[in-house]
Order: sequence, then structure tokens, then C-alpha cells
Amino acid sequence: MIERKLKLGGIIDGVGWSYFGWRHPDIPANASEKIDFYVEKAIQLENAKFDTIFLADVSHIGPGMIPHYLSMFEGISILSALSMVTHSIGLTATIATSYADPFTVARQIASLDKISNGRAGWNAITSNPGGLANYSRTHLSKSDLYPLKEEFLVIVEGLWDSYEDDAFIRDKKSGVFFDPSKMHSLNYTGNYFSVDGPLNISRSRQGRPVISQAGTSSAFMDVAARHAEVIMVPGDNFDYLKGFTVELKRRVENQGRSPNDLLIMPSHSPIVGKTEKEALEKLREIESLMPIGHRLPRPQLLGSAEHVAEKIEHWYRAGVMDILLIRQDYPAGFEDFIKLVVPILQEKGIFKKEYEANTLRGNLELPYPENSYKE
Ligand SMILES: Cc1cc2nc3c(=O)[nH]c(=O)nc-3n(C[C@H](O)[C@H](O)[C@H](O)COP(=O)(O)O)c2cc1C
Repeated sequence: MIERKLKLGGIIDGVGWSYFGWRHPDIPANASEKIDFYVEKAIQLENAKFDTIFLADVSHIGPGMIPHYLSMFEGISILSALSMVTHSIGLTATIATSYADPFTVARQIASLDKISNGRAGWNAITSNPGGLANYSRTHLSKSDLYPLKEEFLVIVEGLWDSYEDDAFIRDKKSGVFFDPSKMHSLNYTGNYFSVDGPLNISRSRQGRPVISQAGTSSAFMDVAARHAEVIMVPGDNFDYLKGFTVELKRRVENQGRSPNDLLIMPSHSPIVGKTEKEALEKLREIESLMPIGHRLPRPQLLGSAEHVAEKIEHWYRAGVMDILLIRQDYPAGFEDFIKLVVPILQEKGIFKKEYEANTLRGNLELPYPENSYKE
């Protein structure tokens, strides 16, 4: 067993992941499409030594969607911009396999990985079938989504190994730019995709981007057991998460992989105060923005900083929280967590005080993936 410290991730979702959060006076009403807002949050998370920024996504919208989804940035574009104002924090984008094209996604995430000097991650989700209509795939249905995702991942992983690590020589004197014997074609033909390769970009300092996945079904677990390194899960039920983690790690071992190489990342929206009373006041403040009769589901991480830190330690030690992923329902949510909870986690010795690496893989203490073509 590797004794990893707790890892932290922050989801930046502009005006928030709710219907009414945008009404708070401290949230710019256009935060979801305001680059300065994203830059400020990214720097705030990096100063607090978070391991990754994480962006969720949506692929089809209608008038009933949360305000954030109605007008927002595309993930790779915004993370490329954020890579220029950060140095150590990871940059993880969500792109649904159900809608995208594997060669393009492999290229985009690998480019982000090189632009950021080894900090890219990809959250590969199926998303729900609604988006098929936006991507000329109405001939497919829900039952196609996981078989298609499996093919998609095999292709992207294969393309990321197109060049062995020492393929590029770039010797001006001899005129040798690269070694063609270290360039590999994929020549993949499946039911959904056919891709020859190779991909026209070399590997990054972290070998290849870190693959996250989010979902809950048995079909999800089977694909994740083969391809995922980080699993995003809802953080609202400890007992459920415990059972889910045991079952998923069993499937990972059945694939011949070490369960240590898969990190469980529940997402939470903590509301923290110096005292429990202060935290409850913040909760009421958000609820006052909602129409009468509406209430927020009670956050798992609600209360005084000490109480919240203890709960986090409990989840971490129980093996169901390798990474705590937080979003902010309360406008000062990141700030409160960073000022009040992070120092307690550091005091307990479960969260780092300084970055020990500056790749995402290094931050997460995941192994370096050797190129599959290496002899
Ligand atoms: C924790 C979590 C996060 C998710 N994030 C997204 C997202 O950002 N965008 C999206 O379109 N779907 C998202 N989904 C939906 C999944 O992609 C998938 O459609 C859903 O979980 C149903 O599949 P399943 O039954 O295999 O879990 C998320 C699901 C979970 C459980």
C-alpha cells in the first residue's frame, strides 16, 4: 500500500452549480464566461496547493438548465488559458466520449499536456444520451454509450503512445530530426471508430494525461476498471461510497491492475464557518436566494472548520476519499475552506504544505506509464 496524503481538487463552475447562486451579490452574474473570474480562482487554488482544477461540462442545453450551463467556456480552451497563469496545479477537463472524436480528443488533451508542461487530465464521461442529437449521432442509443466509450479509450491511449519517449533526436548537426522506428501506428478498426494514427504529438513529462471517469453503473465500473486512474463520485453517502469502492477495486484487481493506481474522488460543496452557527448562517444566506419552499440538500461537509476537517479525515482514512473535490455553493466557499480547513488538514499531517511535484501525475503520486511499444 502506498501511503498517499489526501489530495484536493477544485471545480470552478462560474456562477455556481445551482439555479439561484448567481443571485448572490458577491458572484459576478457573468462569472461563467468571465476569464478574470477563472484566473482568480485558479490562482487561489494553486496558492493553497490544490492538486487539480477540474471542469465539469454539458453537451446539450435547454432553457431549464442551471444558469452556468447556459453560457460557459469550453474546457480545453479555458484550461489552456489557465495553464499560462499557473505552474504546478493540474488541469482536468471533462469531454464526453459519446459525442467527441477520439483522434481530436487525443490531440487536444495531449496538446494541453505539453502546453502546461505535464499537468493535463481528462475526465472521460459518457454523459447522458440527450447530446447525441447535437453531434450527428442520433443513430446511436443509450446501450451504445459504454461499448463506444471502451473503443474511444483504447484509441486515445494507443494514440498517446504514438512516439516512444526518445523518438525525437532533433540533432541539427547530423540532420536527424526523429527516429522513425520509434513512431507507431495504431491501425484500429472497431464497431464505432476506425483510426490509423500515429498522433502528431510526442508524449509529455508525465508520460500521458491522467484519465478520470465519472459514473455509477456496473457498465461504468467495468470500463473504469480497465482505463480509469481517478473516479469522480457523488459524495453524499458514506456507506454507499464504501460499497462502491470495494466493488470497483475488486474489478480493478481482476484486470491485473493494482487497486492503488485508482484514486476515489468524491465531490462535495462544503459550507464552513469558524463555528457551526456561522456555517448555518451561510447556508441560510444561500437559501434566501431561492424561491420560497426550496432548500439546499444539506451538505455533508457543513459546520465548524474542526468538524469538517474531522469528517474529511474519517472519509480519507476509510479509503473512500483519496481526492476531495470541492465546488463552491457559497461564493466564498473556496476561500473559507482554504483559510479555515486546509491549515487543520496540514496540522493533522494529511495534506501537504508545499507541492512536491509539478505534473498532475506527480501531484497525485500515480505511476509513470511506460510507452506500450517500448521493448
Ligand atoms: C459524479 C458524476 C459526475 C458527472 N459529471 C458529468 C458532467 O460533467 N457532464 C455530463 O454530461 N455528465 C456527467 N455525469 C453523468 C455521467 O456521464 C452519466 O451520464 C451518468 O452517470 C449515467 O451513467 P451511469 O449510469 O453509468 O452512471 C456525471 C455523473 C457522475 C456520477
